[in-house]
Amino acid sequence: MGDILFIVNPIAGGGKSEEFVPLIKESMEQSKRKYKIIMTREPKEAISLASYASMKGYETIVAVGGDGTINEVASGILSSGIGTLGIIPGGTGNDLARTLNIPNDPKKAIETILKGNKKKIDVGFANDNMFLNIASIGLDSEIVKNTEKIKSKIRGRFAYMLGLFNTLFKYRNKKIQVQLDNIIIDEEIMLFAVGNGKYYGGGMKICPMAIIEDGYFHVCVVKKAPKIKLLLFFPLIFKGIHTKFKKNVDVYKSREIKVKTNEKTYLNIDGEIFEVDGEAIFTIVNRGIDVVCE
Ligand SMILES: Nc1ncnc2c1ncn2[C@@H]1O[C@H](COP(=O)(O)OP(=O)(O)OP(=O)(O)O)[C@@H](O)[C@H]1O
Repeated sequence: MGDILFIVNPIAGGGKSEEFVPLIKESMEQSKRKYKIIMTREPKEAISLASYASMKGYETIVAVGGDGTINEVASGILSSGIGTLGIIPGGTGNDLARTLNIPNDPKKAIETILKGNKKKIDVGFANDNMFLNIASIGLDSEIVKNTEKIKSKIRGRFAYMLGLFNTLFKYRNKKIQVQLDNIIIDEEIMLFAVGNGKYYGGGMKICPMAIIEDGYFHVCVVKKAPKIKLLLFFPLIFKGIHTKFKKNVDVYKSREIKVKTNEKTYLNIDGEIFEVDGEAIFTIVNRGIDVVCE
């Protein structure tokens, strides 16, 4: 059995991940497996740490954090081409772990790592940026972008509420042209989500039909609608039943996706915001990375 490296993001989940360190040490000492724990010191460091570790021969590299940390560790593993991704959910949202049924309880998540059952999952790319969970354009990415700005002035949950209502009030629908494998969409949209995983935003089941190893993106398009209707609609997304409202929501599956917009817009990739000027291209690598799962 190979060595395990735990990469801990001490700020993920508001410090939750760091609190798991004593438990990880205790469980690993009992297991007699060889391991090491490293804390990240800055954003993106997990990429180089994971890449170095996989070249050094660590069999499993565990992201202890949220979806951002998982994305970085997976990028590092993919850049060197060897190694298995492990996950101990320690972030705020933990949405990829939810899709993969990885236990939220850290003790159980460590047991899962030690059992070592592996599964290959798909890897998505949006304009060359890797993602394992969801990429999206529209209302949600603008909420994330605006909340980032607000968070620099106001702390806590109030910042998120302010970000949500402020954006919803100002938001203008986006005109986009989308080319899927066998259909073209030309539409004013509220939201366009490309799912490898099912959930984002801390449990919103935006792409309920997504299967993380099927080689397809599952797309959810929320079409232009009155804002009051969207507010009523919002709770349905947590259950994934918004897709039943065919008048407002369309779903598709596709291996490749090209999105054109007439204006500069934001792309949300596993919770991180990028600017898109004109075009976003989404491609998928079927079963491109090994992950330790239940
Ligand atoms: N030592 C560090 N100091 C500051 N930021 C860090 C550090 N290490 C990693 N980061 C950054 O922290 C960000 C947030 O991490 P992550 O997404 O894992 O947690 P989260 O936002 O609490 O969880 P989730 O995405 O599941 O809601 C990432 O963008 C990552 O680059």
